[in-house]
Order: sequence, then structure tokens, then C-alpha cells
Amino acid sequence: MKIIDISRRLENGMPVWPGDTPFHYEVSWSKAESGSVNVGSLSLSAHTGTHVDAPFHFDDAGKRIIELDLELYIGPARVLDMTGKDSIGAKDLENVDLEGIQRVLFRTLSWKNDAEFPEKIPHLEADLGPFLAKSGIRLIGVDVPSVDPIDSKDLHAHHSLNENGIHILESVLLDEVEPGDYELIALPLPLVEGDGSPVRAILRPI
Ligand SMILES: N[C@@H](CC(=O)c1ccccc1NC=O)C(=O)O
Ligand SMILES: [Zn+2]
Ligand SMILES: [Zn+2]
Repeated sequence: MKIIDISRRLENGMPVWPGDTPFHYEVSWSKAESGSVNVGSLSLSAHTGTHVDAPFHFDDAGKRIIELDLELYIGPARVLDMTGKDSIGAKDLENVDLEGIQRVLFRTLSWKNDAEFPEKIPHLEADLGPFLAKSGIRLIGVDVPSVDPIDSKDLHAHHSLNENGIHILESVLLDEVEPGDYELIALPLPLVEGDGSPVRAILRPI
């Protein structure tokens, strides 16, 4: 069956959140040195590339990655067209059928140059968390690095989604994905203390 990879590639020099740990991979123990194998080592932020947030990211008392329910990250998801919007609120979903849907991915296509970190991104409005929770949504994915404005310090949307039981998947790549229904798989690593985790996110048409 067809797999659509919606994960951003992890490579040295890739753009990261301003001031955050750069992504770095190197072969730290080469085949020539070890006599048998190349062994790589990684240095990266928990919010590198396509990733999920744990509530601990913005709430000291919040759940860590290991505590998240994996069922959230596997199952039917609806990709919604949100192109051309500066922000996304309940008004943008009024005429969208979310019956029986637990996962939504917003396709804004606003991150145009993937070699650079975006300066301005569409953010989620205060009324979205309560609205989505009422519709039965448990996971929201965005094709930008945050659900809040990049310069936000209060992280209002993160908190509002969390208070409404909605989990967050960020920086998915939806450029080649038509709006519609898919099966999503985007599993976090078993990071015991993690505030976030990179994922390999894929969609399969259903
Ligand atoms: N909220 C963003 C990340 C974020 O805010 C951030 C990531 C790394 C270093 C600093 C950050 N925010 C600083 O205010 C995210 O969830 O990925
Ligand atoms: Zn994050
Ligand atoms: Zn976030």
C-alpha cells in the first residue's frame, strides 16, 4: 500500500528553532577505527523536525513523552485545507464535517522555503481548543514548527489545546498531500523524560 512520508528530513545544517540545539549527526566510531562497523552519534533538540510535544514542554507538571497514549498517534486523520490564513480559529472549521474524526492535520503550506526557519507562521486562536474538543478531536497536526506565533512566550494555543485534551504534532510536511482522509502513524520515541520527540510521520490513503 502507498505510504506518503510527511516527515522533514533530519540532516546537518537543517533549520532549527532560533537559539535551539543544532541537529548534528556524525560517524563517531568509523569502520576503519572499530574494525567492523560505522557507529553514528546524534545531537539534537527534542523539537527537531517533525515532532510531537509532551505537555511537560510548557507545563512543569505535565506529562512526559513516555506517558503519552500511543493510540493518539496511530489511526484515521483528516487533512484540512487551511491555505492563505494568518490564523486558524473555530470560524475556519464551522463548515467542516468532523463527525467521527479524532485527528486533524492543517495544511497551511505557509512554510515556503524549507532551508530556512520561518519567521512568521499561522497560529491557532483561543477558541480552537474548546471547539475541537467538543467535536471529539484528540490530536492536531500542523505543517509549521509551532501552534503559537514564533515569538510567543505565553504559548496560549499550546496551553489551550492541552487543557482541552488535544495533543500536538508539529512540522509535518503536507506539500504533496491532498486534503482528505488518511491513516496517520507518527510514533514518538520512548523518551522517559522527554518534553518532545521527533517522529517518523506517514500517511496512507484510506
Ligand atoms: N513551542 C515550540 C518550541 C519552542 O517554543 C522552543 C524550542 C526551542 C527553544 C526555545 C523555544 N521557545 C522559546 O521561547 C515547539 O513546540 O516546538
Ligand atoms: Zn514542539
Ligand atoms: Zn509546540
